[in-house]
Order: sequence, then structure tokens, then C-alpha cells
Amino acid sequence: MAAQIIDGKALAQQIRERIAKDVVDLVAQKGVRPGLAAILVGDDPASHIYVRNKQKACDAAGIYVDENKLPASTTQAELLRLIEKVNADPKIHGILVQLPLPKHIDSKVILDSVSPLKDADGFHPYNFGRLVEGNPIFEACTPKGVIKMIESTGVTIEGKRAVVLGRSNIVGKPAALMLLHRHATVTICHSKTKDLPAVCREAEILVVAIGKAKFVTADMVREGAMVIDVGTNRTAEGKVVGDVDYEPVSRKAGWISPVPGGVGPMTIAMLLDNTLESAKRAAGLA
Ligand SMILES: NC(=O)C1=CN([C@@H]2O[C@H](COP(=O)(O)OP(=O)(O)OC[C@H]3O[C@@H](n4cnc5c(N)ncnc54)[C@H](OP(=O)(O)O)[C@@H]3O)[C@@H](O)[C@H]2O)C=CC1
Ligand SMILES: Nc1nc(=O)c2c([nH]1)NC[C@@H]1CN(c3ccc(C(=O)N[C@@H](CCC(=O)O)C(=O)O)cc3)C=[N+]21
Repeated sequence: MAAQIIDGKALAQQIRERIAKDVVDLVAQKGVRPGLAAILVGDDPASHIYVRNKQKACDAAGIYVDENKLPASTTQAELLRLIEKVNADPKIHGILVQLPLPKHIDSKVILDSVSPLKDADGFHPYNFGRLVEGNPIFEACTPKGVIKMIESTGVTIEGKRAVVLGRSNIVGKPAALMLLHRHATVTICHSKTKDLPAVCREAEILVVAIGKAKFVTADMVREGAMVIDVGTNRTAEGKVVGDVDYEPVSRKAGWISPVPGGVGPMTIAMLLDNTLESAKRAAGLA
């Protein structure tokens, strides 16, 4: 039996339409238009594409964007000054500092300088701590999108065996916490995990975020499992492929999310959602 496809692109589109309506209401009721400061340093082509996609999505939803494209030679001090400026700007409710940053800049120092009240990416230690507590304000966009995709299927998370492949602070770790708070029994795997295929085979929900093209093969997947592929890898021919070997795995899984058209579009929708929610809080609504 072929797996049912979790169409992240379509789900993201629905969410963006709902956000656009909410923006109209917020402007009408409170005179507040949500604003996002997007900060991009250097000339990584993939980052430029992502930021352009985020900009387009904000435009379509009526979210104001303050776009800051800075040269690769930007110093850490200059970047910190820009962040101080947008931290203080009342038109801005969300701040996105696109990663990766150039090597001469300490990402940790930069991310820590973003106001936790405008941290639309959910990367600030305050927001990460709130997530650990189970009382989050801003949740990281990619894992938040993963959860919405799982929930969109109607499959309950509570009581399920969930395995998260990858433990990064921006995807794997927060995804595992979000599943835990929804009462899954969660295992987190990483490069030192022993007999990874056997652990993956236990998963009723398998979230894959390691950054290795087609790493997860059918023998690592339990019959009927839900497989969410976060990986975004570019092949030599410039094609985007996930961390999951899609064709064979989709014949064994019960549910699968494609790449492209899965988690990527949801990540962008969640950035808009976080910015909107922040603007609502600033307007005294939430
Ligand atoms: N669609 C989207 O919106 C987004 C997609 N991504 C994509 O998701 C993927 C993961 O991103 P990110 O979390 O930032 O990646 P990182 O490189 O920060 O983390 C990768 C994780 O995978 C683990 N890992 C790597 N190789 C193996 C292996 N062979 N076996 C087991 N575990 C392994 C690492 O383990 P260890 O900790 O031991 O080193 C690490 O925990 C990438 O493809 C990225 O492009 C990321 C963000 C957003
Ligand atoms: N501060 C910060 N926040 C991020 O959220 C962030 C970041 N930095 N740095 C890089 C990663 C990566 N990321 C993606 C977003 C959308 C797609 C996406 O829309 N992908 C399309 C395909 C795009 C293509 O074809 O290139 C899809 O999967 O359908 C992918 C990856 C966000 N990230």
C-alpha cells in the first residue's frame, strides 16, 4: 500500500490564507500591521532564495518586511547595532537572522541579542527554555511546522513511539520536545547512536533532520509509520532532495511528507504565524 502524502505546500497555503485574514482584522481593529525584520549577511545563494520566499509570503499576507541585506564583510559589531535598532523599532514584531552567518561572526552572540519578545525563529535561549518548560511563546518554525503536519493527518500523537533523527538546536531537539509535550514516547538519535536502523524501525512517527540525502531507507521504517522528512539537500544537478529515500519508503510507510513541498513551505508559514502572534501580543490581544 502506498503511503498517504502529507502535502505541506497545500497546508502552508491554507495557513497563509488564514494569516492574511487575521492581518486584515488586526489592522482594522487595532491599527497594527505585523512587521518582520529579515536580516541576511553575505551572498550564500540558498539563503538569498529562502529570504526572497519569506519576503514574498509576507507580502501576500500583508505583513510589512524590513529587509536588510548586508555584505559578507559586515562586522559583528555592525550586525549587533542593526539588531538593537530593530529590537527597538515599534513597527517590527518579528526578527529573522538568516543562518548560516559568515564565519567571522559568532552566531550565538547574534541570536542571543535578538529581543526574546521579537524572536520569530524561536532561537533565543529564553524561548528555548520556555519550550523546555512546556510553556512556549515563540516556537522554532521548522519543528512547529512538523507538528502541524502531523496534526493535519488526524493521527493522534499521544502514546505513540516517536523517533527524531538529528539533535540540532533548531530542528531535532525542539521537535523532540514538542512531541514529548504531546505525550509521545520520544527517542532522539544522532551520529553516535548504536544500531540506528533498529531504533528507527520502532518509530510510529519518524522525524528525520540530519542533512544526508536519501539516508533513511525502507529497511529503517516500520510498516505503516508516519515519516516526516525535514532534510533539504541539493544534488550535484541542483535538485532538492530530502533525507528520506522517498520512493521505496513511501511504499512501506503509512504517511510521508515529500521534499520539496513538505516541511519547507510549512517553515515559512510558521514564521508568518509567529510574527502575527507577536503583533497580536504587542496590540494587547493575546
Ligand atoms: N525545511 C526546512 O525548513 C529546514 C530544513 N533543514 C534541513 O534539515 C536538515 C537538518 O538540519 P539541522 O538540524 O540544521 O542540521 P545539523 O547539521 O545542525 O544537525 C544534524 C544532526 O543530524 C545528526 N546526524 C548527522 N549525520 C548522522 C548520521 N549519519 N546518523 C545519525 N545522525 C546523524 C547529527 O548528529 P550529531 O549531533 O551527533 O553531530 C546532528 O544532530 C538539513 O538537511 C537542513 O537543510 C533545516 C532547517 C529548516
Ligand atoms: N534564521 C533561520 N531560520 C530558518 O528557518 C532557516 C535558516 N535561518 N536558515 C536555513 C534554514 C532552511 N530553511 C528552509 C526554509 C524553507 C525551505 C523551502 O521552502 N523549501 C522548498 C524548496 C525550496 C527549493 O526548491 O530550494 C520545499 O521544500 O518545498 C527550505 C528550507 C529555513 N531555515
